[in-house]
Amino acid sequence: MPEAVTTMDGWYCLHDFRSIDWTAWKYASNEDREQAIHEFKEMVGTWEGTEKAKEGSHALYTIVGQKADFLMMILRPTMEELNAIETTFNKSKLAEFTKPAYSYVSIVELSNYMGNADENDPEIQARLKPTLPKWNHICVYPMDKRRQGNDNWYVLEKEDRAKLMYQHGMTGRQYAGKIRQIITGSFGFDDWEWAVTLFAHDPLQFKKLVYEMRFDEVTSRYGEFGKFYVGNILKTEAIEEFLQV
Ligand code: VOV
Repeated sequence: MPEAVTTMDGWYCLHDFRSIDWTAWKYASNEDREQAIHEFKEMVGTWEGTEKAKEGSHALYTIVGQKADFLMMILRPTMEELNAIETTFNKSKLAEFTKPAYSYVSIVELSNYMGNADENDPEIQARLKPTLPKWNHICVYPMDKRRQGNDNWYVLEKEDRAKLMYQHGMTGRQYAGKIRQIITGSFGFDDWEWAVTLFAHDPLQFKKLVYEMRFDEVTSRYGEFGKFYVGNILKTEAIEEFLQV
């Protein structure tokens, strides 16, 4: 029987996508809008404090296209904290003007195909509990490894999977400095097996990387994908402008 690879798991992750009800927002009183913006900025301020203390991290992006208007990506040591954050948002004034668009629950994961990684290594710890880069663009999508007929990832021997993952890593390495990837595992947590979160300075690099990886066997034979979300960074100081009507 093929052997499962051991994983190292870090911070829990919530991708929380929301759409804004712009009509209701436009009809709201100035007072309500100001309160909503003030509360939201305060909430983001508390996240910034958590990030500074290295007790979590977050990313705030506006989403391009109709799938959502913005994304709050949150990393925290526990599932309870993720839940508390979404509930705080749900109770806030701004939430009265938003609708849930999509969410994804997962955990930062490194798979140990070489079998020699030391989880206590500070470098590994930094990857498991990362401060998310504040790069200009984000791309998020869920994925599975296929389990169909002759293309079943889960019947491959570990050493064969390791070879395919090595090839995958080599393709990815060509994008060093251009793309940062955070892989989060979601077996038992959500509808797909992983979420892929990519950060880039230039969004064209997402297209180039995702296209190039389609030719790696691990993707061409075994990759199955959900919906893609792409967006632009929403800096705290730009929140007001984004919500200006
Ligand atoms: C910058 C790009 C980049 C780089 C350098 C990179 C490297 C690596 C390495 C070295 C490893 C293995 C060890 C680990 O770290 O887990 C992985 C692991 C993984 N990857 Fe990856 N990946 C990238 C990028 C990258 C992308 C764009 C995708 C989506 C696939 C695509 O076709 O759209 C992806 C997927 C994954 C997944 C789902 C896993 C876990 C697989 C498992 O079975 O456990 N990944 N990945």
